Amino acid sequence: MDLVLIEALKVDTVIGVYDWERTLTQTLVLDLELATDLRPAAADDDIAQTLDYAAISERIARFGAEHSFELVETFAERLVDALRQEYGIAWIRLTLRKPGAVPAANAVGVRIERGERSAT
Ligand SMILES: Nc1nc2c(c(=O)[nH]1)N=C([C@H](O)[C@@H](O)CO)CN2
Repeated sequence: MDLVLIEALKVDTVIGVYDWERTLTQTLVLDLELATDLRPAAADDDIAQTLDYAAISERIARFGAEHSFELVETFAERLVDALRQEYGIAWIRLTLRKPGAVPAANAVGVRIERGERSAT
């Protein structure tokens, strides 16, 4: 299975369950693995035949600006839903970290995988 990678993408958003968190923007850090067949794009050297990691990174930044969830779970699930629908991605693994949320930890967060992994 081929993958397009986006690592340590910083996304600003309003997120959190506590009252003080509803009044400010925090930065989440995302790692994404996006399954796609890279061979057609490589054969034709054509960005239109692959997942454009720059365009997807911009879409994720817009998603963060447009939403204000309480839970990181909700952010992760809704984002992956949107990306799968808009880009027709068969399988995604998203790791989302919320640095600073637990001072004793480097980061806390969630990891989800959605869709079917192809054998190739
Ligand atoms: N499983 C989760 N636990 C917690 C979350 C969350 O989104 N998912 N959020 C919080 C608070 O918002 C915290 O991040 C503030 O520091 C607590 N636990």
